[in-house]
Amino acid sequence: METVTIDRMGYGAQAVGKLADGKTVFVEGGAPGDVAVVEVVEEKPAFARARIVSLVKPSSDRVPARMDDAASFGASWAHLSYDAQLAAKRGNVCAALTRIGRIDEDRAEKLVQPCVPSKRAWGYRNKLELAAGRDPRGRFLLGFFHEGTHDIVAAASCPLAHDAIAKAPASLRGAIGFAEGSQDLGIYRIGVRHSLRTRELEVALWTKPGAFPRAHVAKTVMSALKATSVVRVLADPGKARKIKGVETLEGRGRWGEELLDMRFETSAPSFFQVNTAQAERLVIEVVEGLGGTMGPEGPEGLDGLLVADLYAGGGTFSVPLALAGADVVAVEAAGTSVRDLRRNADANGVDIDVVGGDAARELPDIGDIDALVVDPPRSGLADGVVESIAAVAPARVAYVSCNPSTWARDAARFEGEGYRLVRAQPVDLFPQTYHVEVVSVFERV
Ligand SMILES: C[S@@+](CC[C@H](N)C(=O)[O-])C[C@H]1O[C@@H](n2cnc3c(N)ncnc32)[C@H](O)[C@@H]1O
Repeated sequence: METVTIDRMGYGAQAVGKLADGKTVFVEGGAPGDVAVVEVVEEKPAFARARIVSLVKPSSDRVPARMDDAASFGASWAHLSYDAQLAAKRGNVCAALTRIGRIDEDRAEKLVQPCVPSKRAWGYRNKLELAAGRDPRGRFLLGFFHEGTHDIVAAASCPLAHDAIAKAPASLRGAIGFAEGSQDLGIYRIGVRHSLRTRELEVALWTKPGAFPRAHVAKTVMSALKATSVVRVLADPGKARKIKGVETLEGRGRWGEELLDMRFETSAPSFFQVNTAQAERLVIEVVEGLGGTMGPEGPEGLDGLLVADLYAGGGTFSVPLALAGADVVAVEAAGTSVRDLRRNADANGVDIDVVGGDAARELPDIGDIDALVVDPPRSGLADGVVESIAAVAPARVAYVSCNPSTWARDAARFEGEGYRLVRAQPVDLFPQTYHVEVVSVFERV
C-alpha cells in the first residue's frame, strides 16, 4: 500500500496518478487532487492499476454520490462536479492532440475550445440500451452489461435517461418476465427511445428470427409503458449489423424527434444522437464550420456548395446542410439508416443524393466537392480514407468524432496531407461519463 496524489482523469473510468517509483497508476473512483492510500491490484511493466483504500485528503472536485450503482450504466465520473468533468474532458482532447496527433502543446491549448456543457447533467439521454437474459434460476433479467463484459447487471432505473424512461428497466422487467412465464421468448436486447419534444416513445425488442407471440408481447409492453411504437428487430445476437427485418407490433414502427425545427424519423436499428439538445450544438458547429450560419429561418449561407456527408446516419447533418443551400451527397452503410435518410430528406423538403455503401469506397466517385463532413464510428477513419479525401481536395472538412484518440490520429494524417486543423470544439453529450464529442474543422492549405 502507498499514498498517491491523483493528477488527472484518464480517458476512461479511472483517474491517473504516479506511484513512488514513478510508474503511472490508474485508480478507480479517483478524482484530480485526491491524496489517497491505494492498493495495487494489477502490475504491468508500463503501468499499474490500484483501488482506493482510504482518502487522506479528498479532492475539492468531489461531489456526494448520487447512487451506488452509477458505474453499472457508465456514469463512472458521477463523483466529480460537473465543472470538473468539463475541464477533464477538454484536458483529454488536448492530451490526445499532443500525444497522438503530434501537435505541440501551445497550439493544442489554443485550438481546443472549452467543452460546451450539456443543458441537462442528468436525465439527458433519449435512449436506453438494455441487455436481456436469464439469471441462473431462469428468471428474466434486464439491465446493463458490466463494462467490458457480457455479464448483465440488473438495474431498476437509469437516471441518465429522460424521466419518462428512466424507470423503464424495472417496468419492462416486471411485465416481460410475467408475460414470458417459463417460456423463453429469446429477447436479448431492448432499446427504448423517448423524445421530450414529440413525446413519442418506442420500445424495440431484439430477438432471433422465428416464432414469436407478437400480439401478446405488444400488449404486455403497452401495459408497462405508454409507447407510441413497439417493434421487433430480427437479428442474431452479436450481429447487430445484419438486420433481417423490423416488424411493427404496435403503433408507428418508427420514432420521431425534432432537432432545430427539423423532423427526423429513426427506425429502431438506426443510429440517432442520444442527447438531442446537444446534437443541435453539433449541427450548428458543422454548419458554421463549413462557412454557413444559423439564421432566424434556420441554416443558411451554403448556396451552390457541393458537400459530401460521409457516415451520414439518418441525415442529422445532411438535412441542415441542404436547408442551408448546399447540394448534398450523403453516404451511409446501414440499410435502415439509408431508408431513414431518404424519408427525412422528403419530410424536410430537401433533395439529397443518398448513396448506400461504404464511405471510403464511394468517395472517389462523388467528384469535385467543395466541403466534406465525416462522422465515423469510434474507430475513426479507416486506413487510406484521409488520403482519398485529400485527393478529392475539398477546401474544408468538418470532422465530428466520439473518440479523441482516433480523431487525433486522423488529425495528424490530415496535417500530413496538406490540411490544417483550425478549430476543435469539444461538446458534452454524455455527462457523468468519460465520453466526449469533438467537432473539428480542417482547412486546405
Ligand atoms: C456516429 S454515427 C453518425 C451518424 C450521423 N452523422 C448522425 O450524426 O446522426 C456513424 C454512422 O456511420 C455509419 N457507418 C459505419 N461504417 C460506415 C462505413 N464504412 N461507410 C459508411 N457509413 C458507415 C453507421 O451506420 C452510422 O450511421
